[in-house]
Amino acid sequence: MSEPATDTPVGTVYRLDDHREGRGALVVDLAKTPTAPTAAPEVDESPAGEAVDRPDNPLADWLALPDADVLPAWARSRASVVANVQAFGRLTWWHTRYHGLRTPKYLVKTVLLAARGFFRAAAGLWPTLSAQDHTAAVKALRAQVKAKPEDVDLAVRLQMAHYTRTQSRRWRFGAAAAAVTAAAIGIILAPPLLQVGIAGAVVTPLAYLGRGKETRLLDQASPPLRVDMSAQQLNEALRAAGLLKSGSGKDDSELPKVSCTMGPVRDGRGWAVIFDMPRGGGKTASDVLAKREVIAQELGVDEIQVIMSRVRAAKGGNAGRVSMWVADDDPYLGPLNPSPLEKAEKFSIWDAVPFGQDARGNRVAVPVMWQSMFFGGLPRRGKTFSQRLLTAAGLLDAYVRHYVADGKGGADWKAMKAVAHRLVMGAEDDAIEALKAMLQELLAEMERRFALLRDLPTSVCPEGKLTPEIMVKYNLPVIFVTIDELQEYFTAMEREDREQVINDLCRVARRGPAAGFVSNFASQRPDAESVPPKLREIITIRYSTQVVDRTSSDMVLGKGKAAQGADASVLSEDHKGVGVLVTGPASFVTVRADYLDGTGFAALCARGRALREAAGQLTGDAAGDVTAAADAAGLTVPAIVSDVLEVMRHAPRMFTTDLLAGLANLDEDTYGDLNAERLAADLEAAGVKRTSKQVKISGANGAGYQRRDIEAAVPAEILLSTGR
Ligand SMILES: Nc1ncnc2c1ncn2[C@@H]1O[C@H](COP(=O)(O)OP(=O)(O)OP(=O)(O)O)[C@@H](O)[C@H]1O
Repeated sequence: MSEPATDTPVGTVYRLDDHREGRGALVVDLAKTPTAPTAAPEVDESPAGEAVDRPDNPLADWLALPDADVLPAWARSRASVVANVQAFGRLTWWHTRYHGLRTPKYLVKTVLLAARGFFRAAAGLWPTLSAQDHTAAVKALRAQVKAKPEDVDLAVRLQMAHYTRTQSRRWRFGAAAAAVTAAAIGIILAPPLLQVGIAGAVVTPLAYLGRGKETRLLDQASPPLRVDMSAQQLNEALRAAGLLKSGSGKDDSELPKVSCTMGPVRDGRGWAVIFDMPRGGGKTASDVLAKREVIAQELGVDEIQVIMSRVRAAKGGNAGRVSMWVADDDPYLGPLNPSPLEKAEKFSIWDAVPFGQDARGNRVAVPVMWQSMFFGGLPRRGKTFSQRLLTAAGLLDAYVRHYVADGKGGADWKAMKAVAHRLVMGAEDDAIEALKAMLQELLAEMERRFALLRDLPTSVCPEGKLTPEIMVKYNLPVIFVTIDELQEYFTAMEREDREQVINDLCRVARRGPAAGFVSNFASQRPDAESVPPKLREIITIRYSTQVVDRTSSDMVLGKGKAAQGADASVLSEDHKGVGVLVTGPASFVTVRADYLDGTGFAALCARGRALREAAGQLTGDAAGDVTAAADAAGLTVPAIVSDVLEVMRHAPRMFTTDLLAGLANLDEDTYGDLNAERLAADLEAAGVKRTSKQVKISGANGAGYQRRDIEAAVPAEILLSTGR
């Protein structure tokens, strides 16, 4: 079921009807693979007279096999049978407790009804007991005697009739009294169990007799949704949401209802149902998806628990068919999912990258080749962690060349220095220059590649695109461009620079894929400045962690997405690493991303460096980075030296004040209170010899450091290995 207004990601087997098949991985299939050519229609060689479906066969309709599952939805897999039997058990137990608690109330109610029944029975029997059949005769004779008092015969007949009535009454009352007394004695003398039986046998028909038109002996039990879900609840919720017509005063049976083609049945940790909106109501499946919040409220759950999607024609659906799964509780909380990449030795970037899992535990993998990605959301919700998963996959493929820029220049991407061909940290002036230079380098490489691909024969390059073979043969590794905290660059730049950078990013994202460029961008603030719509619209995969409202969600995921149900504002602060993944115009799914922390990521970077060294693919900044080389060689460079080099990555000289600010940004805990004197002392203790204490930058003189002085403190063998 595709998530929320969710439309199932293109090509995804969204497992709303997982009970049919075993659960499997869900690959967000962005590159629509051409469908296999359809086989030529088979010629029916069987004798024409035997074909049951021949049009002239009068029994054709009758003999036609219905195209429906033989087994009911709940019985189609072992897991489903178990889940549904358990659900039935839970429901029975719930009813037992519910009605058990109310038994005293039911008993009192029964006795009261029985009392009313007794009076009704007595009133009904009264004409018989009081021998009213004889009263009429007595009355008639009395009238005649009154008219003819002298008629002795009449007087005698009246006397006789009166006598007969009195006798009759005596007999009838006597018999009734005897029956009641006998029953009472019987009850008193009978063993206790029989007493209960007799009392039941007496009270039950009396209570039945005493019931009124609206009388209900048992309370109406409505179990919570996690115990039971019925089609009636669904209809009521849809009616309340204005998706089904309601008619005041009309009987329930006269109102239009959805027709459930499956369920509700128990499926995993929730209820699954597939239903069709009734024709004539003018409401579509998309209308249902857009009302997720109201439906959830009517069902008494949080909208995060309601996972809906359309069922498209390819899966036997239509414009009114909705697949819905209502989870028992928040499906995106619980233990972390460790990333499978953490244990992987290698990975081919041409394969879909394991990314996370959806509400029902289906694995979600994202193919990144030919794609561009954008991550957005509020701070501290797991945006960078999720974005890093895709870059991390590229670490394990030696034929991926990483270009990385982190506008905050913090610890998140620091480990990439071991691998990245270019690594830009921070958004200070020198870093902005480095970013601009990186983009120029990327654009030049892109044009070089296009020229090269154009010249290749069609037999080698049939689609004008990079292939795994061309990649190796012509040494054209996939280029992975990761930029985090884009907003830092945009806010730090002048308008003209910003326009230029946005245009360059657009070119990389739009034209780059064919040349083997994968863009992976992230920004924090969901406003037009931080997420330029022009760039966002080019991006093919968007992921948003929690944002404050639907407008912000649309800023990241695309205009109108929230109305379709792809709304990251329904997520809460607890949803770390959970986001809405939009993979196409009508495809999205809410995913809980796998967890890969900084240590795990650093280990992958180290593995990536070793892989590249072995494949001769360690290039650019990573090849010349002394601290990364020292790490790889198992040598320790004093932390202060390595961190100062990190901060001075883009600058041959730096004023002490800027250096202190950069160090604090890199590691607030360690360097937050550092001052110029202590910095100088620490560096001196680490072996740094300053050739001068003053530096000149852009014509201004001031206290500062030269990078080459710091590098000189690194062990000689490392400097040698990096070619210095
Ligand atoms: N997939 C995940 N599963 C569980 N927890 C996660 C996941 N991803 C991130 N987290 C938690 O969320 C915290 C914040 O993550 P992250 O640094 O990626 O946030 P962010 O949105 O990038 O924040 P900022 O914009 O401030 O950099 C992490 O420290 C981690 O504890």
